[in-house]
Amino acid sequence: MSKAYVAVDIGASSGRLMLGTLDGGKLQLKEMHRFKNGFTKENGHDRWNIESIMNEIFVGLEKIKKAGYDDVQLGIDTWAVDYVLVGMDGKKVEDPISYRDARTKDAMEELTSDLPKSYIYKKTGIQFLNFNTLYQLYTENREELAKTDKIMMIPDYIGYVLTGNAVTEVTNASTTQMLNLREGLFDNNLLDKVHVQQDQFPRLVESGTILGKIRHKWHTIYDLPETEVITVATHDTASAVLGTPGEGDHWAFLSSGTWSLLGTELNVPENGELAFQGNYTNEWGAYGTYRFLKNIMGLWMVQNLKHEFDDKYSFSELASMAEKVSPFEQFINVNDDRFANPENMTKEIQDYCKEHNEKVPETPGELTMAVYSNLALYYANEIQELNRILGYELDALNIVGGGSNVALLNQLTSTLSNITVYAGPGEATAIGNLMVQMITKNDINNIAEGRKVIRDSYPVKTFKPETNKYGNTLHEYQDFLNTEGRDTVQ
Ligand SMILES: Nc1ncnc2c1ncn2[C@@H]1O[C@H](COP(=O)(O)OP(=O)(O)OP(=O)(O)O)[C@@H](O)[C@H]1O
Ligand SMILES: C[C@H](O)[C@H](O)[C@@H](O)C(=O)CO
Ligand SMILES: [Mg+2]
Repeated sequence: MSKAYVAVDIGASSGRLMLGTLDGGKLQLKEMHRFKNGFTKENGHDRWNIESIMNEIFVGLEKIKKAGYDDVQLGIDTWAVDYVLVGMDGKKVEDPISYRDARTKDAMEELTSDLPKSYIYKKTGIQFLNFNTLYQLYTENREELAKTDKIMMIPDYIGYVLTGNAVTEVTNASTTQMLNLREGLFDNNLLDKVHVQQDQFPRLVESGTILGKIRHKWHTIYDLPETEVITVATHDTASAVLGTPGEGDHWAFLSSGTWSLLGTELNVPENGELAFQGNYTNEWGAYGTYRFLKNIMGLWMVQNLKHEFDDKYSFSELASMAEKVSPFEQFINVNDDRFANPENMTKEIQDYCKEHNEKVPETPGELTMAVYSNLALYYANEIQELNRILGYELDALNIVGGGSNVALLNQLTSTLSNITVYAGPGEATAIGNLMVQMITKNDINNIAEGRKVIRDSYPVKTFKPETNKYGNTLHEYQDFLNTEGRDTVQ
């Protein structure tokens, strides 16, 4: 069998093991296993079931072995900011708490009451999200934390369980808002603030580091292929950016999934005053790049609506229903914290509209279109913000991830932003994960060559702005956002 690579890509809503092989300069991708992900209430907090995730990974690897692949490379990427506390016995202390848990509700304001946001931003260049690792650690019990041997980010913990080796990979480490941009290390003042020692994080490594082979003990329990784990760009968005074809000279990306991560790839960080006021982030990318982006609420809102409709409709059916509804029937600030983890998203959206004297969406199509059209407006507003902060015009938007399947959203975004949208690949995250593995094993020379492979393997769908459509809607929305209080740093 040709050399096979496996991307373990675990998002907040679903995980998958994707098999990748190179064949004549083209990437062949095969989904070998997919599973649902999500958090549940356990011991008073919203937690991820990390043991269930580990089991799904082993099940996926057994399927790969059964398919005839007995010697593979493997890379792991997951959502950001969350971590596992590992005790002196080398075992997890508890199931990891989700970033959507209510425990950090006031933590950021408390921590920054005597450590100014401007100081933290200058040091880290990271956006202020109240669930960043810095604020999560701030809420931890100090005595418990003092008894913790290691704090491992989720993908690093998975690699540790598989191989016994622990590292902290920098793309995900940067999302903690504790990594010092200039020093390239965890910032001592920020560590002190949350009573964590430098050595409580495993050593920092760049993506492309060989982590090691899966431990023998797992081969005695599961029928696994011989597997070497490579530490890829372990923050899923970092992998998504690497899996972006990069159409356009000054291209932007929109990693569209549970979150909408809108930004551009820079070679030097941009943590000046405009970026700070705009609450933009400099998450570290692979190969010395920076992901200058903003978190936008994303299709999390549609995921909740789908569940609240008892999963009667698929995502594509909801998109088709939305097609039958006029856009922009109501303005919603999709980045309002109230949508971060509401009891019921349908009610939250309807209450918001009642409170703001906006038309109340009722049907699944109306609710889905309300989310899509306000996401598109928010994207368009932020693309203008990006142009202003960067001082040049972005000329193309590469939309990747599950959301790139939504033609309606792609078209609304193109027209409102007056920018050409290149949609796909939907599995850009897994593809970016595979790219780092293939570069590390010298099957691909560098990411520029990797993006050519992606363009040759996954033709994108192009959406051009429709002229003279929706008139002044974006300006009216921006006025609305101004009255609402934009997502800026106070
Ligand atoms: N065919 C489709 N039609 C409409 N929407 C779709 C379709 N496929 C995916 N989606 C949207 O994409 C979202 C999932 O995107 P994606 O698979 O990138 O997320 P994920 O990787 O599971 O999670 P994360 O964003 O945390 O990585 C779904 O919530 C849904 O809204
Ligand atoms: C919590 C983070 O902002 C989130 O994980 C985001 O970075 C992301 O990667 C979504 O897939
Ligand atoms: Mg994903």
